[in-house]
Amino acid sequence: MSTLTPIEIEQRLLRLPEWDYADNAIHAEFEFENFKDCFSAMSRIAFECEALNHHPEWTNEYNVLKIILTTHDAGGVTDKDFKLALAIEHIVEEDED
Ligand SMILES: C[C@H](O)[C@H](O)[C@H]1CNC2=NC(N)=NC(=O)C2=N1
Repeated sequence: MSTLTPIEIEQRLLRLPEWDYADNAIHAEFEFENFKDCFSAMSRIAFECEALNHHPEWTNEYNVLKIILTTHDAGGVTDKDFKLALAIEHIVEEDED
């Protein structure tokens, strides 16, 4: 899978306002009510990662989850990263309801 150009990345990011592009990856930070809600979302995201065979670099500090997505095999951002970012958005949005 080939990497996307910065223009293509910025275009795709218009649909993902929580995410931004830096250091050859897309980044997002999500704040939850508490640790439990954050970890619960991480658990559901983990199953999505396995289904897509695409895994983030992520950190959790109490109720905050920071996610970095890039495609190691391609050496940059690809559609795989956006596919997972979209799935993450849906999971996080479910929590907000
Ligand atoms: C061998 C290869 O690294 C793996 O098949 C998959 C696993 N998950 C992955 N996740 C991410 N973010 N990038 C990859 O290139 C990637 N590759």
